[in-house]
Parts: sequence; structure tokens; C-alpha cells
Amino acid sequence: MKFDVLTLFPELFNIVMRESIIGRAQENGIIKVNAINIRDYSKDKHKKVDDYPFGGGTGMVMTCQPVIDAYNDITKDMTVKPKVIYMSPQGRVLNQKIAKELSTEEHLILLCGHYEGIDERIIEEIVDEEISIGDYVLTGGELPAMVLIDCVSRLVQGVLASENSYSEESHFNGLLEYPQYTRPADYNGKKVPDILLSGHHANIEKWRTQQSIERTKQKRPDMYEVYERTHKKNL
Ligand SMILES: c1cc(-c2cnc[nH]2)ccn1
Repeated sequence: MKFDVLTLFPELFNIVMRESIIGRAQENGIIKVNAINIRDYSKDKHKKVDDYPFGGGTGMVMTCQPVIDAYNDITKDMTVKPKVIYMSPQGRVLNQKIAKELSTEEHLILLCGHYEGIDERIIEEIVDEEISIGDYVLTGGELPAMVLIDCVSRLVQGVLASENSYSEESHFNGLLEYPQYTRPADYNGKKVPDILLSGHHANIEKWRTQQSIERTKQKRPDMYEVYERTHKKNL
């Protein structure tokens, strides 16, 4: 799976996306993250990429030309144009279901805005979908793009050691993850639950499922309500 990221700060991606799971997935050729500097496409003599908003107001707006030219350049030899996602507070909020949907795409283009936003005509011209990572305003779309790349990439075949790695993680099965413990079995008098030391895998799985249900009910009643509706008979 390939991510082309249109950004003013490509170095951010070159540093963060070469670490850990995503870094290994890139080394293995499973994932490719290609950061493109929008500023390289500016035709302005000072390489400007923003301008004052028509109608007044504070802050600057990213101009059309550099972004559209960058998009046209990276897609010029593509017969099938990849989906373009604009990281925006106005988008549908990213969740595991959306991440799963996106993980089936071969190629995604992520557009990172900056300043007060981007000229609306960019959205009209090239954006297929806006995605938010939550209802708060950030400095730009770079961190949201990295969040999206991380959660989508983990769902791509071969990125994680085993499919079980994510199938038991929070949100994958509609529940929060059960509590995790590791050595020592007794830390400052706090003991690991006996069931986890029993070696009885069926009982351990039962305990973990019950823990997930209970903590989802307590911490995320909104999630629990959906889970309860879809699993009514088993509860
Ligand atoms: C996606 C993008 C943003 C954002 C982009 N620029 C300012 N805020 C916030 C949340 N999710």
C-alpha cells in the first residue's frame, strides 16, 4: 500500500514514518510513504504557498496552484487516480471501521492543510473525502495524516507479525482491550490475576472477553451500547 502525502513539512514524515512498525513495513516493501513538498510546486518567485483570505479575516489560506500542480504531477502517469483524503476538522471522524475500509486501497493521497485552511476550490477539484481525527483544531494536517497512516497500515496484510496482533486490540472487535500484564507476577505487592498464571487457555480467553466487556461498559458506554445491540443473545 502506498501513501503519497502532500505537505509543507515532508521531513516530519521522513523521520516519524521510518521508525517502528511502519518503518519495518517500508523496509519490507509492504508500505510506502512518499512525502511531497507542496512548496516545490509554487510558481511564485518567493515560493509562497498561501495568501490572505478574500473577505478578510485572520490567518492565511493555502493557494490552489501549488497543491493542484503537485497533485497533477504525481498522478500524471496513473490510469486510475487514487482516492484523495484531505485531513480536515470537517471530515468524518476516523475510527477502526474507516481504517479497515481504507486499508483495502492500494494507493491513497493524503492532503495536509496548514494555516487557516486551504482554498475551497482545491477541495472541489481534487479531494474525494475529508477525514478528521477528532473534534479539535490542530496546527496542520500532518499529525492527523500520520495517525491515519499508522492505524490503516497496521491493518495491511503482513505489516503486523500476526493478524491476531490487531484482532484483539481495542476497537477491533467493538470492545476495549482486556488488561495486560507481564513479569514480575508480583510487583510491589500487586499480583497478576491468578487466571493468567493458570495456563488454562479457554478460561483465560473467557476471563479476557469478560474483562473487555466490563471495561467497555464502564469506560465507553457508547461503544458498549453498539456491542450490546449486536451481541444481545450472548450477553
Ligand atoms: C484532522 C485535521 C485537523 C486539522 C487540520 N488543520 C487544523 N486542524 C484536525 C483534526 N483532524
